[in-house]
Amino acid sequence: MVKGGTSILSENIWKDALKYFAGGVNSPVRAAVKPSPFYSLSGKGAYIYTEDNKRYIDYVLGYGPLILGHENEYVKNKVIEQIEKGWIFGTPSKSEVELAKKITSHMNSVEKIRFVNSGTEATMNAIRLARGFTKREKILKFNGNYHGAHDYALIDAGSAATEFGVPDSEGIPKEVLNTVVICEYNDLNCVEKKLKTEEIAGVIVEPVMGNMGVVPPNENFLKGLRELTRTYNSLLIFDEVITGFRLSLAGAQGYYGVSADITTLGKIIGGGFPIGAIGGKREIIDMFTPSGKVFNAGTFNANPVSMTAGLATIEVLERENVIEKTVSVAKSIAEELDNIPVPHVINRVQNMFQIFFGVSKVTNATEAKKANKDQYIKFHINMLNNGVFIPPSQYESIFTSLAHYDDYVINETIDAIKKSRSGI
Ligand SMILES: Cc1ncc(COP(=O)(O)O)c(C=O)c1O
Ligand SMILES: NCC(=O)CCC(=O)O
Repeated sequence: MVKGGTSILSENIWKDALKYFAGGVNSPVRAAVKPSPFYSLSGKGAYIYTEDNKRYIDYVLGYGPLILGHENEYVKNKVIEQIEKGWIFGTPSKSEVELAKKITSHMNSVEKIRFVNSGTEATMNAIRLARGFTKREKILKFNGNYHGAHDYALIDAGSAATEFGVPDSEGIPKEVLNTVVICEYNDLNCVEKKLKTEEIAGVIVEPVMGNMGVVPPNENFLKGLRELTRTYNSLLIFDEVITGFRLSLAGAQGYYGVSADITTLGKIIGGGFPIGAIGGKREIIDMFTPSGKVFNAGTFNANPVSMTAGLATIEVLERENVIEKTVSVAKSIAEELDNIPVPHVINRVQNMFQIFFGVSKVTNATEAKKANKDQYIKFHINMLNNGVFIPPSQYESIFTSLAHYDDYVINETIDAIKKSRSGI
């Protein structure tokens, strides 16, 4: 097994992939790995192993779900047990009730849930629900917030939408664009003005921005959103697809002490299998079909494998002080990054963080875009060459997992950072 370096076999697969997939991939951020993506073969703990027999310490972690690291034994065994019994029934299964009980026990504002298959579906349905509930049409979102890949979210979106220079996607009807109102993150004045002058069904927000790098909310931002949405009878939607069960067991809401009307979840609650969820107050979630008239359905909704993996993951989070451990790793790594002798700023909230070169503060998407992306990419490549996989894009977050809570992994990472800082 070799640490980092070039990847001949992956390069051959990549040549084939370019023939079959737009840009060679099935989700754009994967094409951002330079000079070309490596092809993963397996994962164990903090490590990814590639088709080329290379090993990387993984700080991408499937873009968030793997808070326990790769192939956690407990989760794996529960999933195998489930698979031996079957994996889709087209009927309810007990696992969905167990996962719902678990999530609602941790998140006060979530009394009822609808399970779907991705964060994208979660926010799409949350928006539909807010419109159905308030009988209003407009949605307020923030510049650089990413809520997945559907029409109502791809306006001034972060993540790959910014990385590839298309924060407004082509193919979205004007009528849809006109229903989305944009403010800069952390700008409560803008939110108040829009809520006052437009009939807004809901304000959707990443409570910590994780899709423009990491951008924390200012001290009063989330509380301010809570108050303003109440005043103007609009719903507050927290998109906790990244932050749910990451910042705390009660998500960003627990961490900041602000509760939402609707919460979207994904990533961690599926333990690495496809999932999304819309949660909220009973009277809001009850508007979904069949008890209400806001339509949602799905062949794979609440599929037992994702339910089982999610439940097992949350059990480990509860039992093993996982969040505390991931935060302690994140602190050590962020401190070492801070020693890089090139002007930069590091934004970190708990176990998610990112470095921005060439700027002294990043409090919103406009400031994030001023960071020196070229320096970030050089750093990313240097890190890969030294055996560490951090996000290939400035506009993603570095994550830590339970498996990184290991002196050997931490020291190896620190060593890689030291070797990677020249030439950026
Ligand atoms: C905050 C947020 N919301 C929604 C999504 C979309 O989730 P998915 O990729 O599962 O559709 C993401 C994905 O990264 C996200 O970070
Ligand atoms: N922050 C954006 C994502 O996590 C998306 C991952 C993907 O589309 O592969």
